[in-house]
Amino acid sequence: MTITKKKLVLIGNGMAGVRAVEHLIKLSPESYDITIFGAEPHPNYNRIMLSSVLAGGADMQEIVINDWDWYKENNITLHTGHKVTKIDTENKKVTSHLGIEVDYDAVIIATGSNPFMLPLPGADKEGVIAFRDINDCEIMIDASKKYKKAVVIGGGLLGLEAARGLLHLGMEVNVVHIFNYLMERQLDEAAAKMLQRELEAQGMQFLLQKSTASIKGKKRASGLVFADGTEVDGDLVVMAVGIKPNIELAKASGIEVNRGIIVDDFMQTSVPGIYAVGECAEHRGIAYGLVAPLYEQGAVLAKHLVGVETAGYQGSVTSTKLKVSGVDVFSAGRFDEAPGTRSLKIQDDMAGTYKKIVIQDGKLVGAVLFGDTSDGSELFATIKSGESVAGREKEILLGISSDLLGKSSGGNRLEAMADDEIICGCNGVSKGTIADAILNKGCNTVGSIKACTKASASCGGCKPQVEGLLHLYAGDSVGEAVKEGICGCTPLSRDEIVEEITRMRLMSTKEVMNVLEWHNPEGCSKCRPALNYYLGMLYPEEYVDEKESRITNERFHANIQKDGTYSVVPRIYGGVTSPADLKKIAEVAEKFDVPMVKFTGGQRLDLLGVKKEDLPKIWEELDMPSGHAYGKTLRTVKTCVGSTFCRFGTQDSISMGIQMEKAFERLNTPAKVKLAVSGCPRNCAEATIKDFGVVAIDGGWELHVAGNGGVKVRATDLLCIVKTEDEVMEWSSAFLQYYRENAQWNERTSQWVERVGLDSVKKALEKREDRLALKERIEKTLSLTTDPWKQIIETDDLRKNFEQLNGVQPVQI
Ligand SMILES: Cc1cc2nc3c(=O)[nH]c(=O)nc-3n(C[C@H](O)[C@H](O)[C@H](O)COP(=O)(O)OP(=O)(O)OC[C@H]3O[C@@H](n4cnc5c(N)ncnc54)[C@H](O)[C@@H]3O)c2cc1C
Ligand SMILES: NC(=O)c1ccc[n+]([C@@H]2O[C@H](COP(=O)([O-])OP(=O)(O)OC[C@H]3O[C@@H](n4cnc5c(N)ncnc54)[C@H](O)[C@@H]3O)[C@@H](O)[C@H]2O)c1
Ligand code: SF4
Ligand code: FES
Repeated sequence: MTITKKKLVLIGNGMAGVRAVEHLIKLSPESYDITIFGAEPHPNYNRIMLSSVLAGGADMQEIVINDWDWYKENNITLHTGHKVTKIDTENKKVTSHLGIEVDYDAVIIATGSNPFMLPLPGADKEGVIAFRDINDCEIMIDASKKYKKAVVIGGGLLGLEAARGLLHLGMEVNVVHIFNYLMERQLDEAAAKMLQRELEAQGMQFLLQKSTASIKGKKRASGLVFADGTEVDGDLVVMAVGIKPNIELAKASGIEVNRGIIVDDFMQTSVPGIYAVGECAEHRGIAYGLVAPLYEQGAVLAKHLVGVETAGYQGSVTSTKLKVSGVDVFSAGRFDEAPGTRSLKIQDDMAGTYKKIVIQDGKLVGAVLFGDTSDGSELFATIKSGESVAGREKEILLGISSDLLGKSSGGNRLEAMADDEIICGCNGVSKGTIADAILNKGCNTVGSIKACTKASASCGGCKPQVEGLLHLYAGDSVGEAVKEGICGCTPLSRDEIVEEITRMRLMSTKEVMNVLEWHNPEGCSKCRPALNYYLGMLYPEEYVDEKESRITNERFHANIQKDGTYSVVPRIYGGVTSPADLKKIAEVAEKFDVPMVKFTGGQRLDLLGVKKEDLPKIWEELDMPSGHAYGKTLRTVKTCVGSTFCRFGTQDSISMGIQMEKAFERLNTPAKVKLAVSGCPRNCAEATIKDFGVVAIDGGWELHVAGNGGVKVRATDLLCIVKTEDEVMEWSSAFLQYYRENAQWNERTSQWVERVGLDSVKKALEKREDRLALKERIEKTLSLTTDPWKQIIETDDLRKNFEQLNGVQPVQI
């Protein structure tokens, strides 16, 4: 007898909802046919980590929690970019704004929150944004490239994390706060003042007790005007003044709402079969704005939906940690000194630390830490346990951290903890899961535990406890464990891996992972492409490139744009084109309705907004080589006009550049590589911010290396001066091959040279015989490359494969 599965619809592809679905699948994978609608165009990602993306601590790829494959593997129908506009509770159907209609037996509403936007005159101007999603993050990164001054309204957790990110992006940042001290919802005045001093030392500026009256500027914001008549300038205004639960859909569907969607202990709304979790839900009068309680809600809901007994959700005590590097701030529970409470504090202005605990009825009910937050998770656990601390208050104030790490003779709380107690609130990881990773899965570093369980992957607040568990279960082998591998799947470094691959002649990524005992047998998005690169670099002739181990753009041979379309950049050697090629590009753009044709910074033409299915046809009609604008390869060789036309030119920069581009095109490199050639020291091709820059001087060429014009601008170092074009080719070949053979995957030349030192690179290249040997190796590799577009068009199987790939949703972020 076939059992018909019930239909579950999740509205909101965010952290809380998907987490509930993850639990549900683990408990009973066969119970429901699941459909998920997400208004954002991305798979489920870690919103928390947007602060780290902005501050340069993570990239967009790293913040994906469940990639597209996860949905497929779990037979989940996913509609991204679809906002649900209606729940027909009578006929049990939901409808998206793009007209998709799905029947349901149960619905989970997990629509999160909307940022609160102050209704100020001028709030609709360009440059006024919130900080909530990937799009906001991208707007900030873009703005930082064009504008200098930013103003953040709101000195809470979000505002300060946004401000730190903007500082990192090189902007001047003023934080406007309405209260007389920062983070008043999490800190007392003493801790807040210490925090302010620390942030000021990092370059942040504060305008406290300021009420914004309007946003000035014409079309774009140019600053704020305050109620007291004063003003501040800023071309970017970020509002971070709190959030409001997103209840519109529930309200319009006749579900009972207050501030949030009202739910009972099983996350059930007022309408049978409809549940709510996450920031949109209001439980016992509270709508939470942090992940830990939302994950607890998700676990309860999953159990309830599959009929596993649960006591229901009882509400949560929350803790927060500001994610600003160089500043340690922690707050938990009721930190204010309300009537009936007593507080104990220690403040050390020399050391810059502050600790306060709040006691009520003999129990710890709140804590604030500044400067040293290593006791945070232990204090939080004590608050949550509700245990009596009578008589131990001073001990807790003074010396709790040694107990935490299991180093003292006193009682070890970690040891006593139950296996199902949560250690990492951000990711809902229990003590038992971490213990299992250490004892049974060979994890012996915090990094490998992070990769295996996700514990400590977000705010990092639980790291001391994870370390404590490592000490507890891994004992003596932890000393060894301090060394971090290339990713959490292995404790081995890049050099050790390359050495072992060579020594044992390992020939595939699978073999490397097996023989070198990867913790995670499938590898991860960091190690798989890295191994693929190292193997290709070591065995250019024998190794067959593993397409599936490549990053998405490289698999599609085109850059994926934010709306899911692609960009096509044909190669234009040295930036020199012809009327015939220009006509061809124009005709193709017209024929395929390409919405935008744009000059790139690398002197070529970019066809933007190309549909996936048109890619092979466009490549075919263009009949030009791929510009490799998408890969970890040689990108462009930018040239100036040079001696052919320019009256200052001392050498023919164009032909030198074309010669280099023709020599190195299609070269796989650890990270993207950009070259430039200028015809005289005026350096119009900006060669001194390139990975390899050539600048003509009287009677020769200066060769510059390791420049970068991206987020972290770095001027090149002078490698040497040579006389002839042949010498330019010899040195550039040797430098690029030496970089290929020695850098870590995804390490730009600028980072690599900073790490290993210019002198070591110069030394490796100083002998001609070594340079010629490197040149021979790079030429061998280059002789084996083919143009990927041509290869796909001309090989039926590849074209077919490619067309099948078209059905696969790529990771867009
Ligand atoms: C920059 C930043 C840093 C943060 N840092 C921390 C931190 O360090 N620690 C912490 O605990 N919390 C942090 N938070 C808060 C945390 O991210 C949120 O509490 C959490 O993401 C809420 O999860 P959720 O699933 O309820 O909502 P969301 O993650 O917002 O997901 C809701 C999703 O539903 C979609 N949606 C809405 N309406 C519809 C509709 N009608 N149809 C389809 N889809 C819809 C939305 O587009 C969204 O993608 C941070 C938040 C931000 C913005
Ligand atoms: N590290 C973390 O845990 C973290 C980081 C970022 C965001 N979050 C969460 O995201 C949500 C949003 O964060 P948030 O900081 O926007 O919310 P919040 O409510 O915690 O703080 C908003 C701050 O803005 C101030 N404010 C209000 N009106 C103002 C005005 N007109 N001018 C100047 N200041 C004003 C308030 O005094 C308050 O301190 C919260 O739920 C927060 O917990 C958490
Ligand atoms: S770098 Fe020198 S040669 Fe090249 S365009 Fe500028 S001025 Fe002319
Ligand atoms: S508690 Fe935030 S990462 Fe673990």
